[in-house]
Amino acid sequence: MKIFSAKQIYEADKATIKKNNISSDQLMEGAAVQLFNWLHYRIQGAPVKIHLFCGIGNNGGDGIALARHLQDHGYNIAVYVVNYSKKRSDDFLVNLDRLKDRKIWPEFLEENSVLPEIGRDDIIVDAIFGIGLNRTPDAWVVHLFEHIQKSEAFVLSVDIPSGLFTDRVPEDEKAVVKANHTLSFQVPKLVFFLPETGIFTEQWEVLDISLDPEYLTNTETDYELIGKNEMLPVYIPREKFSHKGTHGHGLIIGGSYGKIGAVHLASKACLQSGSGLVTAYVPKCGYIPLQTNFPEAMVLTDVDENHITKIEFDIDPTVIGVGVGLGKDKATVKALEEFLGENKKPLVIDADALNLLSENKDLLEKIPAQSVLTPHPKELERLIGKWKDDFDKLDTAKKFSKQYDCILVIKGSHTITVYDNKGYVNTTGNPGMGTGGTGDVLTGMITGLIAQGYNPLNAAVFGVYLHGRAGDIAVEKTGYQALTATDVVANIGAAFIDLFAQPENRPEANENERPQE
Ligand SMILES: NC(=O)C1=CN([C@@H]2O[C@H](COP(=O)(O)OP(=O)(O)OC[C@H]3O[C@@H](n4cnc5c(N)ncnc54)[C@H](O)[C@@H]3O)[C@@H](O)[C@H]2O)[C@@H](O)CC1
Ligand SMILES: [K+]
Repeated sequence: MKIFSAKQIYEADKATIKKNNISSDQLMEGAAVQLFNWLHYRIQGAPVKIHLFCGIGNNGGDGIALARHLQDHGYNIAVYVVNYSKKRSDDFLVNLDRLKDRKIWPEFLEENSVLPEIGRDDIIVDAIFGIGLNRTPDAWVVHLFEHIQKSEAFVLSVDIPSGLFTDRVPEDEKAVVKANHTLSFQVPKLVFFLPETGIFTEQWEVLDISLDPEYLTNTETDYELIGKNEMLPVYIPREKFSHKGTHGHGLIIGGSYGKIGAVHLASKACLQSGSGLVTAYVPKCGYIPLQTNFPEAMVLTDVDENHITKIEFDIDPTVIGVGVGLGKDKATVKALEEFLGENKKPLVIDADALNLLSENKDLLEKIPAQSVLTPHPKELERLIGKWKDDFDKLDTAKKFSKQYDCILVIKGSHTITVYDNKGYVNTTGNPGMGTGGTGDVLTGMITGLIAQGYNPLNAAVFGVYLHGRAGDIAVEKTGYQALTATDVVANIGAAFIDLFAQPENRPEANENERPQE
């Protein structure tokens, strides 16, 4: 699913209005009907009090139009206009009149207004600011946000939590409404997925408001949300007459005394992701554990017992995953430096190998084009330098990726893979995966995918998706606390199978119908 910028969403609105020959008011009405259906389906006419806080722009217009539908269906509502500006939008005014026609008089909130009482079992609809926010809200509006927060009532934000910008991080956390649920029109917003801005909504959902499909299809976006639908076309089916020789050979280089497990996890993940063969290149101390516990792997050893000191092999791998469990021994760093300076094979680079690149940027010029780098936040900082905020991080990462022609996998709650000016935002994975070894598994999986013929970008994006999905399937049995990297490896197969599973029959499938009169 594409992630559009605010500018593009406004363009999509315009394109829809023009093409369907409708008014902007009709578009707003369609959006309000979707909002109503969503709420009505869930609360089913219950007499719960619904407080609608509406701004004076189109986000407020959505809230006012929703209030009318709620009133028509007998809901217990209170409507407030948050009067933060004199510049009311036309569609807001049209809807305000329609409300007044029904004899509903909203309460106008100004700087010194007494704020309404809100019970903790009430529902709040936050339609104060939408994507049109262009500066931090005034202090009294922020005070209202805090009042909403203190009530502990359920907060449903329309389109975006009010106070959240679409393209920068808010200066003050208090100047943003914290939503329990956000109903985003047509498309998700990038801010839902970044650590500094994703915290303002617990859940988000897209409401289809029938924006022009042609505009949505033909417009390129800087970011894409990656789920099953995006990954199915990437999947390469197995051919009947293929064999281990055609599925590639992944080589995993890594390990040091006490960290052989990292290589075990990565090479097993490489094989389970579909590589025809896997070889592990480890110090001598890794030989027996690997051969004993992982018979499918071939093992090559360094001359040294405990560390890698020279990277030399006489096999011809398709791709090399390097760095897991490597350590920082001087001899290892030197061996790695020599290896990276000479190697021509496609690379997946992780952990200590990334740190070496950070300290020795010349080597970055030497790695093959489209090498995949998989840093966690600290490793990323060492690699690309400090960033001001999440948006700056993405911009800096894009520049870095361009400068060195490499694919950057920025690991996090929503891992974002960056390449060629574009970001691919992952949707799978869970907090149980924040445990030792899951990063090694990811390195192995991406290596395994490249081995069997995925191009490095597809391998990175697909690998991240499958890795998270394997973790999601595993956590259903283990729970968050007990999940281990081994469980993730064990469920890679299930993650592949899940790609082709039919979606469950959810009753919500009908939720987008028009309201019953
Ligand atoms: N245009 C359309 O056809 C549709 C728009 N929709 C809604 O329209 C919203 C965007 O509406 P708007 O562009 O009117 O903008 P908003 O409703 O987000 O903001 C209202 C206006 O307030 C002003 N403003 C911004 N920051 C301010 C601040 N800190 N203090 C005081 N005033 C400030 C701006 O001039 C802005 O236009 C979307 O988020 C969505 O909810 C939906 O109705 C779907 C259709
Ligand atoms: K809002």
